[in-house]
Amino acid sequence: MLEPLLAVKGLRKNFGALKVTDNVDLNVQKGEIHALIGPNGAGKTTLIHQLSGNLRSDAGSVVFAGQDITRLGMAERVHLGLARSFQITSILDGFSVLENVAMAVQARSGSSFRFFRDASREDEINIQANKALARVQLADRAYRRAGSLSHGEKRQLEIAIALATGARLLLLDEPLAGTGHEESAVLVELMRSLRGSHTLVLIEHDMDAVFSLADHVSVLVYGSVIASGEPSTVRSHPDVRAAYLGEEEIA
Ligand SMILES: Nc1ncnc2c1ncn2[C@@H]1O[C@H](COP(=O)(O)OP(=O)(O)OP(=O)(O)O)[C@@H](O)[C@H]1O
Repeated sequence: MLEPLLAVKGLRKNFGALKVTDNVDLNVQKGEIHALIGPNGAGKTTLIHQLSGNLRSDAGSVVFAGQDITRLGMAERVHLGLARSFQITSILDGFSVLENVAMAVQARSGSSFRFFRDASREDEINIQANKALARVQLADRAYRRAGSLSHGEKRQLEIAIALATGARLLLLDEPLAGTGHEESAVLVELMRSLRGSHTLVLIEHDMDAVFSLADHVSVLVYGSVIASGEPSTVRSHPDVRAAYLGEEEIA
């Protein structure tokens, strides 16, 4: 068995007396699409926050690419290549699509926001930003105002921004939420195109998308992983079926 890119052991988060995640073990292999599913309130978003460094864990460890990152904050994790795709609210509507991505490239290169003083630096930043945009099929929107993009395109832009930070592993919290049928198909194709070159961990409620996309599915119920494995095995697991009774269709 290969060393996992992300190895989570015994992770826990309490909110007061409530154990929101409890003793979570998770292994994510390099290049895979790993879906986290579970009923509402199971602790999925909390777990993603613990992985991104947005929330400090009360117990357990997180190892990324062989390095213990449990005590590192979000910026340090991003620097190592573990990034959460930020919600649409972090897109700056008044800036162009290209500028939004260029800012992520610039942040990665470690400089402050002294905008484009050096022309060759500006070229290099824009080359990298355009590459990320091409990767998410938004190259033709580069000079549009980000605020004018459709909802689905904004989701593509979020992914471009995460890629521009140099992320090897992307954490995606419900990337398909609020998208229409066509937008969702574009995003599913985009995620599929990242498989192999990048590693994706996603929370998703759209079970058709999960089972058509994921290489590995982990099921969280009341903060604990009750099943983890290949989609077909997980889908037929009796505990998973029981957990989903009265919830989303998992048939
Ligand atoms: N900051 C907080 N303080 C107190 N309780 C919280 C906090 N954040 C989340 N919770 C509680 O933790 C539980 C798990 O929430 P979380 O959002 O992680 O679940 P989820 O699986 O992502 O749910 P959903 O699928 O509905 O988005 C819920 O009961 C929620 O009310």
